Amino acid sequence: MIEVQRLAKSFAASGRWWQPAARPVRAVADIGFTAHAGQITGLLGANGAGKTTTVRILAGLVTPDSGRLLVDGIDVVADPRAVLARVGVLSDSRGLYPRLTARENIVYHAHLHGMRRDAANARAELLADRFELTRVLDRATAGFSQGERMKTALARALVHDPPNLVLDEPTNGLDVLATRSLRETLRWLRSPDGGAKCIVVSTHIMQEVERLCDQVVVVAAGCTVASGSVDELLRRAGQTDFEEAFVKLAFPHARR
Ligand SMILES: Nc1ncnc2c1ncn2[C@@H]1O[C@H](COP(=O)(O)OP(=O)(O)OP(=O)(O)O)[C@@H](O)[C@H]1O
Repeated sequence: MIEVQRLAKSFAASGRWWQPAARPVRAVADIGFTAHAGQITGLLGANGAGKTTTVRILAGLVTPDSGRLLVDGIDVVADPRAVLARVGVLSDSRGLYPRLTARENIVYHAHLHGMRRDAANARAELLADRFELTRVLDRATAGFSQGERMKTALARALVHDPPNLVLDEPTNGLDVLATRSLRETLRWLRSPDGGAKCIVVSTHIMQEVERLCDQVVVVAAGCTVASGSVDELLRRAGQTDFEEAFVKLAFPHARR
């Protein structure tokens, strides 16, 4: 379970050296939600809403200015290593080492989590089999397609079998078949057979949320503005179309 309470983060805005210092950028102002095990929670927001910053905080890559983040009851500030052991992260950039093979990328990550070589190799092969990666497991990732890159990054994120999984814009650059295959994989990971994982997905794609998410957290200008199931959000916005509901909830003053 991931609990986020009143999270805030600003960045120093850097301009040209001769210009007066600009005001800091408030990427996240007040984000809060609870994501449960065995559920897929969507962080839905427009460009610049603060999704990636929130995911980077969940991944331990960015320290929040204020607020609390608990993973399975453990505070990320009090025990960041224990939290990282319980979270797998798939970033938007994927972040694979191009000269390493898919196997080496996965096994290297396993070592960072303290896994022994034989256990890491066995896990890499199991995940490669599950994600249909076996054919390319021993190829350098440099020439990989977007789909192969995403699957390798997902296998790497899952190598230590974390109970929580955080994915930033996972379908970016994927074609329709790769997107469907990723959806299937996430549904399996949510199921008891796949470990009933707590999955958080950041996205700006409405159909993805409608098809996949049990719970949606609508984010606008760095704040949580609404949360609930797709049906609850439709009811709350008084709409039958989810895109209309999103615009109404995220931008209540926008002209439609
Ligand atoms: N390192 C940084 N330095 C300065 N500003 C930043 C930094 N990271 C994010 N921001 C700013 O914070 C705001 C939120 O950015 P963020 O990437 O979290 O949004 P997002 O919802 O993921 O957007 P997108 O869907 O376009 O990726 C933006 O205005 C962005 O310019």
